[in-house]
Amino acid sequence: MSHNDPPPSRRDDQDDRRISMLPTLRVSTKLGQILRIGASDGLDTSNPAHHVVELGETSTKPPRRNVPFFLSFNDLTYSVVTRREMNFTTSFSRETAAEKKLSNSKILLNGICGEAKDGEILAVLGASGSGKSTLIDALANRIRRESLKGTLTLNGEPLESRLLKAISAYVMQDDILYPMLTVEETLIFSAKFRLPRSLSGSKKRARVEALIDQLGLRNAAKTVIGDEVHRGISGGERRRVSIGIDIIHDPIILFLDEPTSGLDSTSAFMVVKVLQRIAQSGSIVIMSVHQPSYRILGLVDRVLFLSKGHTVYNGSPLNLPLFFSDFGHPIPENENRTEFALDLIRELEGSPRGTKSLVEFNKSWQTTKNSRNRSNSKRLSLKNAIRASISRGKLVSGTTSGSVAIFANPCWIEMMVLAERNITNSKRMPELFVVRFGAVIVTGFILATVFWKLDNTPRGVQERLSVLAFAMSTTFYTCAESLPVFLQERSVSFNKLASCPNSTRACSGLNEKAKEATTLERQMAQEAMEKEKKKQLAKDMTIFSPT
Ligand SMILES: Nc1ncnc2c1ncn2[C@@H]1O[C@H](COP(=O)(O)OP(=O)(O)OP(=O)(O)O)[C@@H](O)[C@H]1O
Repeated sequence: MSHNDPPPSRRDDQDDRRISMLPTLRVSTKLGQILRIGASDGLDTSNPAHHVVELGETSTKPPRRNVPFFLSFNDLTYSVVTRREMNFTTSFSRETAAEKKLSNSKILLNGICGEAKDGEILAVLGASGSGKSTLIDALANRIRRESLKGTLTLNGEPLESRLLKAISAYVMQDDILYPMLTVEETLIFSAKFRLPRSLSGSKKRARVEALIDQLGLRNAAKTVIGDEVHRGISGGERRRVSIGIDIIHDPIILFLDEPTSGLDSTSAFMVVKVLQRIAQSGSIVIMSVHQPSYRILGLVDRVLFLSKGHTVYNGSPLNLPLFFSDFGHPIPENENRTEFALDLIRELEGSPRGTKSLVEFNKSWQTTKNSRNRSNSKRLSLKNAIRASISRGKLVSGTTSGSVAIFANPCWIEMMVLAERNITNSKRMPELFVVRFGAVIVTGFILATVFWKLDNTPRGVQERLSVLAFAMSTTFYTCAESLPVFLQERSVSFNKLASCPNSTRACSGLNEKAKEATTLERQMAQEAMEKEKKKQLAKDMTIFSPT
């Protein structure tokens, strides 16, 4: 802690005490032991990094190891073409297509550089609209690569999108959870769905138990998730369950978009504490965060401040006082560093020159600092680093022979797991089940009366076709509601399999499909939104149309 940090408040003390009161977490079964992957490669598995670190104050930090992963991104630039309003002048202007495209494009990320190591948390900070989510999406390969310029390397080697998908996980801001399932059941269903069936049930269970400990959810393991009507786990625990679902396969890189949003300071702190633990188990954690408290800042190893798509600071949070004092705006004593930085950035954004001076200063400051700190440490090649990581229990997979299936599980197993999850949830909400069942019976009854006693004339045949079309469309729209969940699960399940450092043909097929699934998911969401808009418009027209 630097002299610029305010002393911890009484509330912070209480928070710390609460955290120290959490049950002592036992060291979980090592996944390397469970899976025994990599042992055959002759890799050293004697000191696996995958273990649980206690949350309490008494916990000791795990010993620092060699750093096998080093993610670096350089000069990331991303722009989108925005639609211009059509009017008389724009329609008849003599601009060429290229000029029009240029004038319509909006730069969301402008030459962003940064790095992240395993065992560390990189936090992307900035005001609303500064480009945090866009950067996380760009790093996580969630935006089209063609429109993204710059380089993304892992251990100095270009990170192909298919490999990135295989070794990473992305935790979205919103929690989509089944309210009537317990925390343990939620994670078990996730394990059944996302881990290959070659892993036995007991190994999947062991993974879930390890995860519950790692997430600090032991006390809430048997509690239902809950919703507005049913009391369940707290908001912070919910967020940790969401994280758990996405890291069931223990990814090497974890991306999170605002994991602390909407949480009180204690819950937010505990979520980040869990992320620190995940990082210490050998992952790179990259998250966006609005305005972290100084205690959260203490858990973060690197920060990247953005302003309107530009980098205004990139480095250790400990260097913030030096950076701002070199810039001519020293951080006053007892002031929160991030708050000061964000306020100054906001102030500069409002000035006529904007943040240009700060952006330029950061570039020169980084150059001087990097030339001073440049280390010549030797890194493992990407292939060996991934192998070593798997041997320590990362990327949970049943793959031992190096061959990769397209999905973790065949479609019918996925359907069965999803159906079982749905039935378990519905059984605990009988009222919802009865209402849905009643709706189906009523629809069926109406259909039956409309198409009652059809004869064998051409008209009867036509009406039979109508019944079929009507029934099909009703079934489709009823099921379409569940499609986003299914697609989300399925697209993530693509990522779980490819613990293959070798770029095999199977691997490439797998990841192409994963890409398609993400695109499809987006398209579906867009289509659903458009449909909703059209419906609303039609409704409005009905209301306002003269009768
Ligand atoms: N497809 C798009 N077309 C046009 N503008 C976009 C598009 N996507 C994002 N933007 C704009 O880019 C800017 C950055 O958006 P982004 O969501 O990354 O910000 P953010 O820092 O994550 O904000 P918040 O903290 O509010 O989530 C915003 O001004 C947003 O309106």
